[in-house]
Amino acid sequence: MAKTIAVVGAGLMGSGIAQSVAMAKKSVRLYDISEAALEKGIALIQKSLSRFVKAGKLTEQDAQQTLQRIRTGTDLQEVVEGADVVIEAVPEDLSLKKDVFQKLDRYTKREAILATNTSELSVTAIAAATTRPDKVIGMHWFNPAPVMKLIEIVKGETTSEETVAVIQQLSEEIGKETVIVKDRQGFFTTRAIAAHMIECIRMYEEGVASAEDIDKAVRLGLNYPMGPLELADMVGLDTMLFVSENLTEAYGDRFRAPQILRKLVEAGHLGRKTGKGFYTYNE
Ligand SMILES: CCCCCCC[C@H](O)CC(=O)SCCNC(=O)CCNC(=O)[C@H](O)C(C)(C)COP(=O)([O-])OP(=O)([O-])OC[C@H]1O[C@@H](n2cnc3c(N)ncnc32)[C@H](O)[C@@H]1OP(=O)([O-])[O-]
Ligand SMILES: NC(=O)c1ccc[n+]([C@@H]2O[C@H](COP(=O)([O-])OP(=O)(O)OC[C@H]3O[C@@H](n4cnc5c(N)ncnc54)[C@H](O)[C@@H]3O)[C@@H](O)[C@H]2O)c1
Repeated sequence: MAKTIAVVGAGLMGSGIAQSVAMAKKSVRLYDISEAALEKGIALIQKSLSRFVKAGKLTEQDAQQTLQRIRTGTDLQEVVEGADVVIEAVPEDLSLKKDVFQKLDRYTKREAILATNTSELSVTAIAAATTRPDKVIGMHWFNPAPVMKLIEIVKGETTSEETVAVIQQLSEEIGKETVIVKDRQGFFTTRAIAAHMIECIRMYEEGVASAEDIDKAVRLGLNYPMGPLELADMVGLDTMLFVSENLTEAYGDRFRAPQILRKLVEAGHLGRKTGKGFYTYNE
């Protein structure tokens, strides 16, 4: 059984993953490259925990204990060395992920499992950067991680059945459902949602309807919980662009990023996390 979990990257997803694991009463070590990034991550966790408390799903004491189970640090080796499972959630860039996995391979015990939260990159290529490709796996979470019910488990070409079983059990202990998919660019869920979101952004760019009406149409007419533009702002437009570029390389033009997405990213408007994307936020 995986007891101690390390999470590498304390951004939108890493913070939510650390919180979800700590809510399941496991010890969590959380790494990021700076104290400032860690502080941001902890602030996101506090905000989310207080939503659970407000909704009566968690007591104030549970929330405090959850926070206490998360230890942060900026020394990667120190953070990951005792971990049974490491979950990586750094930006969606294959060379960065390979570099991080090479370090994780050096710093963790031999039996530790190394999981990536990549949205669509090759788990097999990330595994090949290590000396334990059988212990590398995709553990794809959904945003917001503490609320969404699914984990998409991605079995790389070299991932062992034992590794799949450990991650399946860990996901269950955290209270998530799982699906197991092949390691193909975009897996199942990212390829499916990207097709929808990119086409909706394209229609926004063509002026087919306003942002508000596109989101309203999808929420009320198609019964999705969120419209595609508000969801893109929640996911992060930088992540959207990385994903779109990688899917385009794999599958061609149907995933090509609309100009408006590229321009917003170039302007530093990355969605909710910067206060502006398709919409403006004052949070
Ligand atoms: C081109 C490339 C595209 C792909 C990009 C990459 C994709 C990526 O890899 C995968 C993804 O994530 S894909 C994206 C996948 N994600 C999606 O598709 C998300 C789609 N959206 C949704 O599912 C819903 O809108 C939400 C669940 C976000 C909010 O629910 P809502 O009904 O609209 O709003 P509500 O009434 O406010 O909240 C409801 C309840 O949830 C609670 N709560 C919320 N946030 C919380 C938090 N952070 N903490 C704690 N709690 C939180 C809240 O307290 C409330 O509890 P109550 O007890 O019922 O009062
Ligand atoms: N945003 C989403 O909705 C979503 C959902 C599922 C999966 N993902 C995937 O999760 C991963 C992270 O996405 P995010 O949205 O949390 O991004 P983010 O930009 O919010 O967070 C990334 C974090 O990684 C840190 N970081 C940068 N370089 C690092 C390094 N070398 N070592 C450790 N940390 C480093 C940054 O400081 C930042 O805190 C990506 O692979 C993304 O595709 C994102």
